[in-house]
Amino acid sequence: MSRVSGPWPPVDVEPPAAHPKAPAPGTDLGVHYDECFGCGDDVEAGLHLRSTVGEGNTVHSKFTVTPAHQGAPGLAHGGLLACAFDEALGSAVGNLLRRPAVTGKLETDFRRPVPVGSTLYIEARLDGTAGRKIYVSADGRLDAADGPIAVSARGLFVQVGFEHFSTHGDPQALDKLAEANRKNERTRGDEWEINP
Ligand SMILES: CCCCC/C=C\C/C=C\C/C=C\C/C=C\CCCC(=O)SCCNC(=O)CCNC(=O)[C@H](O)C(C)(C)COP(=O)(O)OP(=O)(O)OC[C@H]1O[C@@H](n2cnc3c(N)ncnc32)[C@H](O)[C@@H]1OP(=O)(O)O
Repeated sequence: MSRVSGPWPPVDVEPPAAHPKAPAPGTDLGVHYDECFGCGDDVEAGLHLRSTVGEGNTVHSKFTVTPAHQGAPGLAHGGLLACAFDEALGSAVGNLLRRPAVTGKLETDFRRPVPVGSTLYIEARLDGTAGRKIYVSADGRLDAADGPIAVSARGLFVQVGFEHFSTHGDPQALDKLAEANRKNERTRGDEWEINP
């Protein structure tokens, strides 16, 4: 079976246009939700991904593999690596485009084993948009920003209305998140993020 699964993006796209209020390159993006498995501080065994805006429609994320993330002894579980890429790609979509969106499709290419104790340096980039469809891709390098690529991913995010989260999720938790965002210096005024 070929490693390459067709052209990317798979459809004609518009070039990505960052939102005028997108955070500038160098901005530390912090945690988007304390209970998020990908980045939240309240999830002890979570991935604790940390992300910063890069140049040219990219987000740079770091994720250190701990014993809580093992599949085989001493090695990261592939599903958790996929989770790290979901988070990194979602962060690029949410922060650079500022459009509420969910993952529709996520493809991962595991090229090298990722040992416990190693850090993945993930660069996620916006590849283009087609209506509600947002195409993104990422590479994760081992232990340095210029290390060997261990995992690559590409994904389709689909823009949704805020009712997606209030209808299918936990409206009380959304209210709490809105309150926390109002108190956060960086996200204050970003009512779009969670308030329908
Ligand atoms: C998640 C937080 C975002 C909240 C925003 C707030 C703040 C943002 C700020 C920062 C965010 C920072 C970090 C974010 C971190 C992590 C992100 C994690 C994201 C996730 O982990 S999120 C959970 C997993 N995710 C789901 O839980 C989705 C379940 N699912 C659905 O809810 C529906 O399935 C939906 C909505 C996807 C589509 O449903 P729908 O009815 O609205 O639209 P429809 O089906 O018509 O699709 C429209 C067009 O997309 C094409 N399309 C759809 N799916 C496709 C596929 N798989 N392959 C190829 N094409 C596909 C169709 O073919 C059509 O294309 P066309 O228009 O050309 O016909």
